[in-house]
Amino acid sequence: MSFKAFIDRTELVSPTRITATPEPRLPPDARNSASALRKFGETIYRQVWDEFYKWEPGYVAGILTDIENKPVVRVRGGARKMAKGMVRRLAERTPPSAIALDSCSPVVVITEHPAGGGARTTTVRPIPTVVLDHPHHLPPHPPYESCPPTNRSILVPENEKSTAKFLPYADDPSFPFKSYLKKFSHLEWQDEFDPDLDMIQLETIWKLHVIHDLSMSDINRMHILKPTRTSHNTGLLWDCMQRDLLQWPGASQINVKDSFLKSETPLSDDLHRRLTSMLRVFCPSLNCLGPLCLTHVHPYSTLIPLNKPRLAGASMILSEGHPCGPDCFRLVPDIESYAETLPPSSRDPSQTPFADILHTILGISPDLFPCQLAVICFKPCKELFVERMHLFPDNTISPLNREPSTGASTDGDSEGGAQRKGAQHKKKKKRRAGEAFTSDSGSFFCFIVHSSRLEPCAHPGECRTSKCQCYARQLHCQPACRCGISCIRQWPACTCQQCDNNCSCRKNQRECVPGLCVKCSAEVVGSHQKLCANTRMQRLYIEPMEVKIGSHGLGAFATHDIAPNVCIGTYAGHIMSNSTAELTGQASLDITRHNLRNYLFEFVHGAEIFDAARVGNGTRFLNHRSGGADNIGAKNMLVNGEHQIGFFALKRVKAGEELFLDYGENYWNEYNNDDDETEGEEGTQDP
Ligand SMILES: C[S@@+](CC[C@H](N)C(=O)[O-])C[C@H]1O[C@@H](n2cnc3c(N)ncnc32)[C@H](O)[C@@H]1O
Repeated sequence: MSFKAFIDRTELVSPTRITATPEPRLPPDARNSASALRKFGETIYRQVWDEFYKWEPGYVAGILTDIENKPVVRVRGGARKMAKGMVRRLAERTPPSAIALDSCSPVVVITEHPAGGGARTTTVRPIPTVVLDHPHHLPPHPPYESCPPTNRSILVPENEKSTAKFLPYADDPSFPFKSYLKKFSHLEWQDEFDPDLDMIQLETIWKLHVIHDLSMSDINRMHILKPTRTSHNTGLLWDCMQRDLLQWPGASQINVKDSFLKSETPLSDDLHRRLTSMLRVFCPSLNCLGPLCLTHVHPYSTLIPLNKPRLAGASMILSEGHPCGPDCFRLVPDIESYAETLPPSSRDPSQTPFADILHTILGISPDLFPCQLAVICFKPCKELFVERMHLFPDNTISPLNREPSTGASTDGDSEGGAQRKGAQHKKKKKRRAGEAFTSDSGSFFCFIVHSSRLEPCAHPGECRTSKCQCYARQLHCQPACRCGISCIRQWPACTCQQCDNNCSCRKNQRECVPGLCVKCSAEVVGSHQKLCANTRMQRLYIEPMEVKIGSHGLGAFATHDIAPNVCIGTYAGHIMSNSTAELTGQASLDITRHNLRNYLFEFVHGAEIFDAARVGNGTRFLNHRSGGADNIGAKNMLVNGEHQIGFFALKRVKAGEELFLDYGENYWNEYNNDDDETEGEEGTQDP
């Protein structure tokens, strides 16, 4: 055992803190002038730069001296002699039949360094040679790709499409590396990357943002540093979050690694920007409640738009609905007299933080009902109603903006909205459960949709005009659309209590929608028995399966009986969309043709490819059989606004049976896999 085999860059060799130079002050008018702002940024950048390079040479010299004084392994003649002697002594104690100790005998030398310093001890142990009687009974393990498990697919960003990350099979001359590299325009290892520079820039950003109160967009406007964030997973802040930072004592604030790196925190008193920045972090798909998800495209949105009210206060009072409690605004007989009892100061945003919160919320969502506002603001709704009336007096609500009938919310979740829409429903042909506008669920064999992710719509007004992208594309609205689940374009919920093959959602290759499919309790969490069977994919459920040597290399085997039609899981891997798939998919084919193992799953012909070569779950081990010998089928399912490939049992599968999928003809033709698809005998091994 030898220590210090590598240099730990996080180790503090010289913890001396450099005394910081006095901080320059931001000139009062600098925020309004691009050149003044840039000049100030350059001053801070220069200051940080100088501080860093005052410290860095000493730090590096410290490491070099450390290496020189404490070499990793020093083999001296004396130690070698001692080791030989120990081997001899050990051999004397061991029966010669077990160990043939000649000059070729393998030994392991263990050097122990006591933690508190002091003399090292060296032990030499022989490695016994075991002779196997029947080596031909132990065939080599079939080749396989190491693969970190994932239950969610990872979207390969557009900007990665033409970048080769590394050279696969670099030590194998038979790999066509020239043709492989030609498929990329950029080689990642040729990028100049200086972690010191990132450190300096990060510290500069920290100072500009935290000490001088400049926003990230102000910092980016200077154009002197790398962009702080260009998408949810690109930019300097993201890059720095992905690695351990150098422990530079001059930048101790950065070492705290707090929310500064994790999100672009806007100024604390700017609630509107803070809400926007929070929204950016969370995924727009309701299927995905984790921050910074890797599956969905994050629109790197600008500020949340501010909206005009469409609903007069009088309409709110007249709208149908139950009072939210004894203090509800609906129960106040004379609202004007009540308003006079309230202190005027609570209306001034510069006086109270509460007024600021209320004004920001009403700016974004002006027609939110007072009863809903009460939940957010912890105030009685009648008080909030009065505040809203002051902010948007009825005579200022333009008739053009106004809702045609009684009050309605643009958010689609108010009681008023539900009532009005109910009236409009009558004029429309009533849709039955499961009756689709168009076949937006697509199908695995009919290539209808061209992207696995349907973007949620977000626009003022109802989803009845081409302003709504769902309307324009003749698709149903998704649970994540801003119109809410009572929108007319939402998928009509199923009416079954236990979803089987007759479930209208399942028939249309959709999973049930929590909150919409109420009869089957799609939203229920907890006890396994009660869970809706048509929500397995959104719950990231994977049927337990054993991966072991199968009919062709490794295969997946059932660990217990599986009933017909049961969903056994979802295909997960890297998703390469459109043009990304074209190039990266072609490059993946070079690897596939070389190792004869193809993990590409085409979602829509020529549009999207799932590649489980480097990340995936047990379903990547499903081997191919066709003509009725397959027991698993693939279906393109719409799962909370996202198309996913689900696997379902085609027949009863017994515990211990290998799971087989029919890959389809294209798989073998297109990828020109040399192996034929003749069904091998179970248990036989693919060469
Ligand atoms: C999705 S992977 C299946 C898992 C793979 N057996 C492994 O060891 O990782 C697909 C690859 O398995 C092999 N394979 C699967 N079914 C096969 C079949 N019926 N005939 C020949 N090879 C097959 C081929 O190498 C194919 O490219």
